[in-house]
Amino acid sequence: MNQIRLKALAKINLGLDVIRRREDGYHEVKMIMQTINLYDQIEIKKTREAGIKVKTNLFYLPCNENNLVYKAAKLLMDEFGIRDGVEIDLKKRIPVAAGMAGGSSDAATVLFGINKIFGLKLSLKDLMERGVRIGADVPYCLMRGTALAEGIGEKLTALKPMPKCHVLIAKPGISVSTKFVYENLHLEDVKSHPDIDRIIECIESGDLKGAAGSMGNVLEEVTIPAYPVIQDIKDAMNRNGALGAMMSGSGPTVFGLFDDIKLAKKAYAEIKSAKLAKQIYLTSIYNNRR
Ligand SMILES: C[C@](O)(CO)[C@H](O)COP(=O)(O)OP(=O)(O)OC[C@H]1O[C@@H](n2ccc(N)nc2=O)[C@H](O)[C@@H]1O
Ligand SMILES: Nc1ncnc2c1ncn2[C@@H]1O[C@H](COP(=O)(O)OP(=O)(O)OP(=O)(O)O)[C@@H](O)[C@H]1O
Repeated sequence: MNQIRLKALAKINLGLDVIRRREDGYHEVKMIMQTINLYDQIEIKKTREAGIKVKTNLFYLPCNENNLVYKAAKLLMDEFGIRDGVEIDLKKRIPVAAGMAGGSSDAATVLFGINKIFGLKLSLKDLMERGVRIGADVPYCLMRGTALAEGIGEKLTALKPMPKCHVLIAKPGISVSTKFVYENLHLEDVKSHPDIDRIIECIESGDLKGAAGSMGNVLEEVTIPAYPVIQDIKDAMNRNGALGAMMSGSGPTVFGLFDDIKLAKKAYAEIKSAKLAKQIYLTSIYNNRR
């Protein structure tokens, strides 16, 4: 096999709780992860010439070792002493620095693709163990579907698939650094923690309304005061009949879950005409595992 084309899918967090800060600055979390049908397209080609070349449609993304696709390719190519080179073409659609694991999913996809085209025969578990060195969300992006994530996000338990629904994604025209948000989280001041076990119960019993109504994300307490437009977008979704609307990850993207496509389209139109978001997508839940 000389080349491969793959989709790198985005995630949302249906619940995100932070349990404690660790000595190394990372945080222990308890989150419900969900893959959605919004993706970057990645093409990987083997080349005779050694080295890793990265091309992307977004001029402001790095094409050197600072791109997570480069890091992922290098990690496996160094370990296995691969002498050929690769060309990676990355077409981004997932909003960047948005809380949707765009970079992590790209890295996961490249680990998966390099393993395939060079016949390295690594298992998904092997890839996950390597992936966490690139980012806490990478192991989950390898797994996909509905999952409970603990530890720093790498301890994964597969859950029953989240019931299907429409997912409205709206990212305001600001970028938020994940590091900034975790650093500014003061756990002692957190007003309310989401009930992650309750969300799991609802998902396991196929109760979409219950799951959507129980969603919560402690990181909102850092990101929303810094960027109040996030609350404006949540309000617009809720006014238009969302079963639940919440910030994904460290933000600033907001997603809303809808069982009625007409209401989702109405929310879309209102957010667009009020110019609350720079990127808006109407998409759906994705439940296939790798
Ligand atoms: C916010 C989430 O996206 C929710 O899924 C993740 O927790 C973040 O995952 P990620 O972006 O893959 O995280 P990394 O790239 O490993 O780390 C970025 C920064 O976030 C902070 N970080 C990340 C994960 C975690 N469990 N605790 C942390 O404190 C660290 O300061 C780190 O410097
Ligand atoms: N392939 C990539 N795609 C997007 N960003 C990348 C990539 N490689 C490196 N980066 C850098 O990483 C930063 C954050 O990227 P990303 O889009 O993954 O954040 P995120 O959506 O907040 O991720 P998470 O939900 O995991 O916190 C960007 O500012 C960008 O410069």
